[in-house]
Amino acid sequence: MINKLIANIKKTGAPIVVGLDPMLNYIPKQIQENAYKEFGETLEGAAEAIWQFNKGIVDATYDLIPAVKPQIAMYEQFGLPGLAAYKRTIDYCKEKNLVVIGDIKRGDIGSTSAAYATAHLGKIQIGSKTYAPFDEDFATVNPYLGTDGVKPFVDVCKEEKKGIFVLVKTSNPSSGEFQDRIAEGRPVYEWVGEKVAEWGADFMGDGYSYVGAVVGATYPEMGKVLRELMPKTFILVPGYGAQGGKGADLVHFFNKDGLGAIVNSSRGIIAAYKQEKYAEFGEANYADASRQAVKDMVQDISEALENR
Ligand SMILES: O=C(O)c1cc(=O)[nH]c(=O)n1[C@@H]1O[C@H](COP(=O)(O)O)[C@@H](O)[C@H]1O
Repeated sequence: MINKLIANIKKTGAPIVVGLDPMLNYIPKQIQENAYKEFGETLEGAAEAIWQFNKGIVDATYDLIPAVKPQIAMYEQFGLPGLAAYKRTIDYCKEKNLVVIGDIKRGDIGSTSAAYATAHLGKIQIGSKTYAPFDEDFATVNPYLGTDGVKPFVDVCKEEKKGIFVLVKTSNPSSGEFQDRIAEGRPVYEWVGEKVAEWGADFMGDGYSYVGAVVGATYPEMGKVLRELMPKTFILVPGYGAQGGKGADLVHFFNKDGLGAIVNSSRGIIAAYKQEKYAEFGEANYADASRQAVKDMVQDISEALENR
């Protein structure tokens, strides 16, 4: 899957991911009303609305982008119908040849991590039948429990030729509380980054490992250090747009080959029509606003990379 991710990035010239993180307050009234007419003001109605909203965005952007990242919490908040919409979104994006990064941020003791890995990246045997329950291409993994919490994901990835992105330095304001602590002379995120490189060292695709890292756009200096520490690790970079990250902050996340990083924007793309800049599109044309926001994001990053 790292090969497909790289191929899709090269094809589109867009090292970006659209974060499919739907919230009801981003969903145009008309889509909500239609869904509630059919399913009532219920969890099913909300799930239908988020699915229709997602489909509009995917249809308007899939030819410009290599990958999407649905964040499972945004679906889970609508219970089982929400999870069904999550799965429907994954399947639809895969039909459109997009790489799907399931943002699930799991990680537990070994046996439990193995079950999470089966659910999201692997297959489950039931009698004589085999099923791939969620079947994302990549998943995000929380490494706080250490190697035995991460290894089951790596094992399933090796079987299925899939990948993970492990949280190394997160984009949020409090991420330094633990991640920046100095342990034996170095910040904890460096120790984690080094481990990520080690976990992925024997599992390589087109010059990059199947085991990637997550490093927030909001910490560009740390991104620079981590880029050097993990030269063959693909970095998923959230924090662009709504959290303040800009193209100029991102240049050090990329290797000299122009690869090695993929930048996520969720609200900045899917709720673009709510921004002043894209207001002219109006609510009904929310997906066209998202398409324009994708083009603007790609241009911002490309210009920053050209000028570095
Ligand atoms: O793993 C992630 O994707 C992630 C890690 C991180 O450090 N920061 C971060 O914002 N994310 C996710 O990236 C997305 C950011 O959303 P926006 O701020 O709307 O672009 C959300 O789905 C977050 O859960």
